[in-house]
Parts: sequence; C-alpha cells; structure tokens
Amino acid sequence: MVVKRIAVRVPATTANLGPGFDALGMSLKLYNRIELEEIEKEQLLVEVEGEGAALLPRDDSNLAVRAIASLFRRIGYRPAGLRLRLYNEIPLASGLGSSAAAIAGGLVAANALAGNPLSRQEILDQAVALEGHPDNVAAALLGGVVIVVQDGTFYSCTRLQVPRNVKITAVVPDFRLSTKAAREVLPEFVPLKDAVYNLGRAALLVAALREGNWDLLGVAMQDRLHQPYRCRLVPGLNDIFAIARKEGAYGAALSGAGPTVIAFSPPECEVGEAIRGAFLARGIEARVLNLEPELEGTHLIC
Ligand SMILES: Nc1ncnc2c1ncn2[C@@H]1O[C@H](COP(=O)(O)OP(=O)(O)OP(=O)(O)O)[C@@H](O)[C@H]1O
Ligand SMILES: N[C@@H](CCO)C(=O)O
Repeated sequence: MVVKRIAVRVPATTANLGPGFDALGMSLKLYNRIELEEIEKEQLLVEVEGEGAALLPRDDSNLAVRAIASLFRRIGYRPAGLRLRLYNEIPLASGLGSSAAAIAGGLVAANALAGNPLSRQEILDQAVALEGHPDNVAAALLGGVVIVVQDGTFYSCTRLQVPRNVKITAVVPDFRLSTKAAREVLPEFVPLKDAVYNLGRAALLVAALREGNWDLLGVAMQDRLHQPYRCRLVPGLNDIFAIARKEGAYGAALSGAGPTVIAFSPPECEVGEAIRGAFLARGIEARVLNLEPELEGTHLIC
C-alpha cells in the first residue's frame, strides 16, 4: 500500500567551466528522474534503470538513499517503508554531476514527501555537506548558471543568464573518473601567479556569459588550478583543447572533475566529432552529447 508518492526531475551539471574551480556551475538538459514512495511495509526497496543500473547499490549505501535518510533524520520524519525508483540519464563518474543529481534529487524528493519543511537554501547547505563541494549541487538545485561563494558555513549563489545562440557539446569518454580520485591529485597550495591567472579568467568568463561575448571564452575558459594536474588522468586533454579551438570552438574545458570535455561553439561547428576522434586516436571510445542549458533546477513532476 502506497501512502504517498513524489517524483522529481534533476538536471545534469557541468562545474568549473575552466577557471571557476568549486565556484561556477551550469545545469544542462540531461536528467535523472527520482520517484520516492512512502509504503506501509517496513522495508527499503530500490530500483535503478538506465545509467549505472548494473553498478549502483540497492541498499542504504546508495547515495540517493543516504541523502533521503539524512534529511529525514534532520527533520525527525520516520516513514514505515520506502520505495525508490531511479531513472538515470546522467553517466556516472563522468563529470556531469551524477552524484550531485542523486543528492539534490533525493533531498528535494524527501523534503516534498515530508511536507516541505526545509527551504531551498537549507537543502543546498545539506547537499553541499553531502557532496563536499558546492558547484554541481548548486546548479542542480537552482538551475541556470550559478556562482557559489563559500562564506564560512553559508553558501550564496548568484544566478546568471544562461548562454543563448551558443552550442554546448559534451564528449563523454567511455571510462569513469571519480571526483574523489580527481581531487586527490590537486595540490594543497598553488603559486600566487596561478591564482591570479584564474581570478581574472573567472571574472572574464562571468562577463562573457552575461554579455554573450563568446569570443572571450577562449581565454576566459583557461585554467591553472586543476586541469594541469588532472590532464594525466584524461589522455590527450591538452591536445583536445587545442583541437577544439582549431575546429572553431569558442572555448573548451574539463567538465567538472572529468573525464568529459565540454566545449562551447557556434551552432554549425562540429567540435564534438573532432574531440571524439582525438579520444579514438588514443584507443578511447567516446559519445557526443549536444546539450542546452537548463534554466530550471530540481523540481517536482508529480
Ligand atoms: N543516480 C544515482 N543514484 C545513486 N548514486 C549515484 C547516482 N549517480 C551517481 N551516484 C554516485 O555518485 C558516484 C559518482 O560521483 P562522482 O562525484 O565521482 O562523479 P560525478 O558526480 O558523476 O562527476 P562530477 O562530480 O565530476 O560532475 C557514483 O559512483 C555513485 O556512487
Ligand atoms: N569543482 C569540482 C567539480 C566536480 O564535478 C571539482 O572539479 O572537483
């Protein structure tokens, strides 16, 4: 017997956008759907379809289940039993925010099942605590392009207009790279000149997005804080950036912690095939996703 049923749709996200490490994120029109039912029987039922179906756990170690349980503990909600259905389009450990989607979707669904006691900001704070960095979860929850400023325990976000008349291509190589592994290769400290290099480019990127000045993206999407350390985890990454620019892309970057490469280009530019060819030349199959920005964040669909 189903007591209550909630369904939410949560977008994929691309974080960093080059220089905006842990501070910039954009949501994309690629979605996971989460259905959460409160049932009378005291049990946890987890079903998974799509991406990760053969990999994801069906018990309380599942990240979406952990997010749901963390919210119920916080508000003191004790359902008898739960049935969770995950319909996944977002590839796992690929740099498109799959963990953020599981967390954001789970928290929003649990909050709705319990009568929406928490605000979106409270959900964001809890999502950041679970994810460990704010950019993907902020974009997944709020939609659009977000700037996240870490200020003590408070995360503030400013939403930017999303790019129009620019093509967004994600090239997803067929290997997984966990964010944990991609963060472990980062240094604890960076040279001041590299920090200044990124500060200027992140500011320029925000200005370019606001003005729709795509010719600035070539410089504005450059990075020295994470990509130089992660390029050994993604074969040919620096060549791929050069190939993307040669093919006419405005700019390209590692999507989040990778291995997906995200490129912004004029609509007629076939940069995706050029990047896929570069991976293939290294013996790595890859799929090309032509995506658009998603203005709406995680939301109820019934
Ligand atoms: N739909 C899902 N349901 C439950 N858990 C998921 C789901 N999608 C991802 N996860 C969990 O998140 C892990 C992948 O998270 P990780 O941060 O490494 O990569 P990502 O979020 O896809 O990439 P990035 O953070 O770079 O954008 C998976 O191994 C799995 O444990
Ligand atoms: N800012 C995070 C994003 C992970 O998707 C990182 O690069 O580790």
